[in-house]
Amino acid sequence: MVMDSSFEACDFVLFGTKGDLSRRKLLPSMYQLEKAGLLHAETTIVGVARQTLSDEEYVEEVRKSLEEFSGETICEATWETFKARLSYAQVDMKEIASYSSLESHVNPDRVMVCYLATPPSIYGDICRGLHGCNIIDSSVRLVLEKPIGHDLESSKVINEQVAEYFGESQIYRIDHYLGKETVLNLIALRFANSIFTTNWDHNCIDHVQISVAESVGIEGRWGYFDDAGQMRDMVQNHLLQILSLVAMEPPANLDADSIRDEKLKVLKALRPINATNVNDVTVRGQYTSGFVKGKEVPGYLEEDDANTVSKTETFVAIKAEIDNWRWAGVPFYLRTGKRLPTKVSEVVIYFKRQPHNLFTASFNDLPPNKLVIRLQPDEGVEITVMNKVPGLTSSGAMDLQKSKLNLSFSEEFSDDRIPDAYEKLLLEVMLGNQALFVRRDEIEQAWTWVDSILAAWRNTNEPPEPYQAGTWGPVASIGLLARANRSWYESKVKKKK
Ligand SMILES: NC(=O)C1=CN([C@@H]2O[C@H](COP(=O)(O)OP(=O)(O)OC[C@H]3O[C@@H](n4cnc5c(N)ncnc54)[C@H](OP(=O)(O)O)[C@@H]3O)[C@@H](O)[C@H]2O)C=CC1
Ligand SMILES: O=C1O[C@H](COP(=O)(O)O)[C@@H](O)[C@H](O)[C@H]1O
Repeated sequence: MVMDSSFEACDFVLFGTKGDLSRRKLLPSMYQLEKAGLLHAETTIVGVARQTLSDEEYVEEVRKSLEEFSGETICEATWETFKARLSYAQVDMKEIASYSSLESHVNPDRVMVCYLATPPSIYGDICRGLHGCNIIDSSVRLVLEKPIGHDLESSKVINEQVAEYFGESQIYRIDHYLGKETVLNLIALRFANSIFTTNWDHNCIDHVQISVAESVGIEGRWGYFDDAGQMRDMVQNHLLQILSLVAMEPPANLDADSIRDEKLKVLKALRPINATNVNDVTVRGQYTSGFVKGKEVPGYLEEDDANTVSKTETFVAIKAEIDNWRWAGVPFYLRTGKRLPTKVSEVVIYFKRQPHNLFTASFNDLPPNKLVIRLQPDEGVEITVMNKVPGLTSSGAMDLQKSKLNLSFSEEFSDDRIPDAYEKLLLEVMLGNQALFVRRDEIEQAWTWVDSILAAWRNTNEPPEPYQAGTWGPVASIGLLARANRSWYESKVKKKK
């Protein structure tokens, strides 16, 4: 494989290497990059945690993580190269003095990537520790996991702590949805195809739906989730990032700041939701017991470690409006929830109806075109069009039928494995490209919009509406669209063969 000149060797330092994210996602993703020949020959991987561990023991642990989470049989040749990169440094991340153990693992003449897969509450300590052992210079890159804060104020505190030691050009804030192939494809779809570029506004589009449905519950993470809720866990980051990519103006180029500037403008144009309109444009739900994929599951308040009075939402639906020239009068309906019937994420663009019906069918029988962008699973793009049914009729009338133009990634690109989002993001950090990472002002703007909704919900003091696990959320979510004679797109999940 020929490496680009920007493909430098680095010391990749993984803080929190024994944690869930590192074991389940980050180490397997680094291994996949190794397998694909996308790690520079001299790149090293330094695992950091507070336990005492020899390098050999660490290598054993990494092997176990790969066996458990890579989803495939380990390729021994790849493993031999990969394991030679690994070493372990013991650091108590709250103790400045203990950071000196890192010094022998990193080379000051090379790029150092510090990935903080730890609770955000210790990001400030880690930055101070790195500074204390004199390891920070302009070539150090810092990767921060979500959530950056719990609201605008706390996110500012974390961002300030980090900004004391790192410039914005060194900071890579992860939103793993930005590493998903199909989310990236939104940019290609919109700006590489003139049929979409010229029809992408209020003149042609009636409304947009963005659904991110999960069939899982809270997976033993009560402590974290009950404090966050679906709004902070999914809307503040993933859904607003998808919305920004769908709605943004064409960036001048694909540079990080050109894209991020345009996304920020969309976030700034979101119409505020507050006590005056929250009941009209939002729905909150919390799942009760039910059946998901034929299996009986407990309600949110019956999950392990649950308290029985929680008002935390596990489902959110919002009618969002973007107050700018392009999107005037075009609602963006957002919907996300846990314990829905299936895991599916999609963006559906509903185009406007034809102004006049030439055909025999009544006006309502001539449905508008729809563009369905399937983010996951069964990744692909589908357009519904009206088509003449071939053949002769005694009346001479033209019979129409709704048909689909369907691009399925698995059929079109059948030889290509779709990489995990983290593989893409880790590669981009090592390449030094910030385009797929979220800038501080974007995060803070997203919090501003979300905080106002959360405050309005708190004000009402009403509990979220119950919905049975295995259904598409509270009935009110259907009402949110029905009031405007619309309905949610019915996801059809293709069964795996
Ligand atoms: N897990 C996931 O799927 C996702 C996680 N995230 C984010 O990623 C980050 C990590 O999450 P996750 O892996 O689940 O969390 P875990 O609790 O599983 O792991 C965190 C790691 O940080 C270590 N740590 C905490 N405090 C210290 C300290 N003072 N000194 C040394 N090590 C310390 C812990 O060490 P020890 O084992 O010794 O306690 C642990 O290994 C969080 O910010 C989370 O919000 C984001 C999206 C998804
Ligand atoms: O960030 C998060 O995302 C996952 C969903 O991610 P996906 O890639 O599986 O769609 C969600 O389950 C989790 O609660 C949230 O923290």
